[in-house]
Amino acid sequence: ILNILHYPDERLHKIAAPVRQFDDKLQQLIDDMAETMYAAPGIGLAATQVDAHIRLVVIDTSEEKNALMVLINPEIVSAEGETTYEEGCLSVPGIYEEVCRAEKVKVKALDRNGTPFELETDGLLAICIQHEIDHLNGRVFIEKLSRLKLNRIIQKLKKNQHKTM
Ligand SMILES: O=C(O)C[C@@H](Cc1ccccc1)[C@H](O)SCc1ccccc1
Ligand SMILES: [Zn+2]
Repeated sequence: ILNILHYPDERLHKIAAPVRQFDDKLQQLIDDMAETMYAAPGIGLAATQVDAHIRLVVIDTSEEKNALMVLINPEIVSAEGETTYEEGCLSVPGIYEEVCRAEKVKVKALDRNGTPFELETDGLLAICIQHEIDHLNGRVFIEKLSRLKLNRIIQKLKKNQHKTM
């Protein structure tokens, strides 16, 4: 199980670098991230959140938790529509806020063997993919909110810091 960085940790703002080497180290990180995500529990996890600044995301929105998706160097090639969802984030425990995102996305990525694939989706999976790619670009969902809301959240997080979340 890997340690998940908690906001406001400056490392959450680092921009992740493209993956170039498909070696055993990468495979181990993918397995460790999947284990960490399932244990959280969560439906997505970006490498940035475990202080590994490479463009790698794991996602599993299945009910049975047996459909792990690995997206390496993911790119949104097209997006359409608008949808809002009350999002949470494993790096911002206990905070849930309405966020507006594209409803449908077409994503290009490499799988864990480096094979390119394309995915067109909507619903929770589309929201999760956008949320995770934001992490790779150093963006945390609460920073999309107004300054007033963000400041209130930071105060709340500071108060909760002593409590084991
Ligand atoms: O921090 C993360 O990236 C994990 C996020 C992924 C996510 C956030 C908002 C909407 C969709 C996905 C979540 O904390 S995983 C927890 C969760 C579980 C079910 C539905 C929404 C969030
Ligand atoms: Zn998150």
